Amino acid sequence: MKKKLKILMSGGGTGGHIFPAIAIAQEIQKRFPDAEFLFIGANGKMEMEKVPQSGFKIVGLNIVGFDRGNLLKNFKLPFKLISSLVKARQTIKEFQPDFAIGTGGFASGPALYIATHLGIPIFLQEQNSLPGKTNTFLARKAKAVFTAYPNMGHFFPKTKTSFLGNPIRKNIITDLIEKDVAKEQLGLNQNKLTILSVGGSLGSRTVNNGWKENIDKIAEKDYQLIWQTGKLDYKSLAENSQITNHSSKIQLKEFIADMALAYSAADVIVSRAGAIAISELAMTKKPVLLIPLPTAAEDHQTKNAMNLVEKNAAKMVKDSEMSEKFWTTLQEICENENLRKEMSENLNFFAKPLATEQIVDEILASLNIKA
Ligand SMILES: CC(=O)N[C@H]1[C@@H](OP(=O)(O)OP(=O)(O)OC[C@H]2O[C@@H](n3ccc(=O)[nH]c3=O)[C@H](O)[C@@H]2O)O[C@H](CO)[C@@H](O)[C@@H]1O
Repeated sequence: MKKKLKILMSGGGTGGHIFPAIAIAQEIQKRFPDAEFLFIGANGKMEMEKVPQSGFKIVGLNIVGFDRGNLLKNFKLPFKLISSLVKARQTIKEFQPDFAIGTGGFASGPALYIATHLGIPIFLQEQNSLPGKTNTFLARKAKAVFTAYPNMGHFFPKTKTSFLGNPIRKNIITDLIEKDVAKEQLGLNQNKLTILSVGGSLGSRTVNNGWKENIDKIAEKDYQLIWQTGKLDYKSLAENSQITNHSSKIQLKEFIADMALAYSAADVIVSRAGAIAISELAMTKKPVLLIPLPTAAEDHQTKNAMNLVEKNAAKMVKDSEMSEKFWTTLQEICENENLRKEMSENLNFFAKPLATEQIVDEILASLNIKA
C-alpha cells in the first residue's frame, strides 16, 4: 500500500500569503485525495480563520512581526520567537511531513526554519517582484524557489529558482461567469455599470476615503458599487447615512468570500496592487484602476502596478494623488468603452493560469513522487 503523503504548509499574515498556500494545497489534494495537510500560522492573524474555512487544519504560533512603527513594542519579540520555535518543532516532529511549502510572511519563518533543521525538504513561493524577508532568509536551505516574476536570480540562488507565476485559488479561474448572470446573483441591475472596489485582503483606508469623498457621484452617474471595506472601517461606513442612503446602488462588504462572483459582476475594478490581486486581475481581464499601498516593503506595490501601467493594462493613482485624480481617472475608464476593451486585452499578457499546476509538478518531480 502506498504511504499517505503528509505536507506541511506555512504562510500568512495577509491574504496575499495565505491564498497561494491554499491554492497549492488544493492542487496537491486533487492529485492525492488522501494526502494530509497541516498549516502553521500566527495566532490572531487572518490564516487562523481562512485556512479552516478552506477545510484545512492549522496550528497557530505566538509569533509577531517586527513593528517598525513602534520599536518599544518589539521587546517581547525574542521570547515569542523562542516559544514559536519550540512549538513549531514539537508540531512538526509529531506530524512528520514528507515536505514543507512556505509562501512567505513572518508566520512561516519559524516553521520552515525548523523543518530544514529536521531534514525536511522545503519549497518556497514568492509572490512579489521584491521578495519578503522570510523567503529571502530561507532560500539558501530551500530545494526550490518559485517566483511570480522573471529574473529573480539576484535575490535567490539562480539554479533553484523558477519563474512560474502566482498560484491563485482554482475557483477564481473556474467559477468566473457571465457578467449579467453575476450581477443578477448579487441582486444588482444588469444594465448599470458596476464597479468592484477591493482594498487588498485587509481593506484600505485610502481607498475607503476615496469613495467617501465621491459617494454622491456614484448616484449621480447611476453606477453600482460593490465596496469591500476591510474590518477596520466596515462598522463606521455601514452606519454612515451618506452611504446607506444609496443602498440600492452600493453593496458594502467587510470581506468578500466569493471573489469569483464579485470579479464576474464588475465592469471596472478599483484595487490595491498586492501581488495576488494583480495575478487574479490578469485572469479576470477586467479594466482596473490600481492604487498601490505606498508603505508596502520597498514600495513593491507601485512596482507591481507599473508593470501593468506600462503595458496599458491598468491605470494607476498614487495615495498622495487621490483627492485630485481618483474620480477623474476612474471616469476616464468608465466613460471610454474602447479604452476598457484595450485594457482588458492587454491584461492577458500577465495571465498565468497554469502556475499552481506547474509549481506542484516541479515539487513532485524534484522529490520523485508520482500521482
Ligand atoms: C498590506 C500588505 O502586507 N500587503 C501585501 C499582501 O497583500 P494582500 O494580503 O492584500 O494580498 P493581495 O492583494 O496580493 O491578495 C489579496 C487576496 O485576498 C483575496 N481577497 C481580498 C479581499 C476580499 O474581500 N476577499 C478576498 O478573498 C483576493 O482575492 C486575493 O486572493 O500580500 C501581497 C502578496 O505577498 C503583497 O503584494 C502586498 O503588498
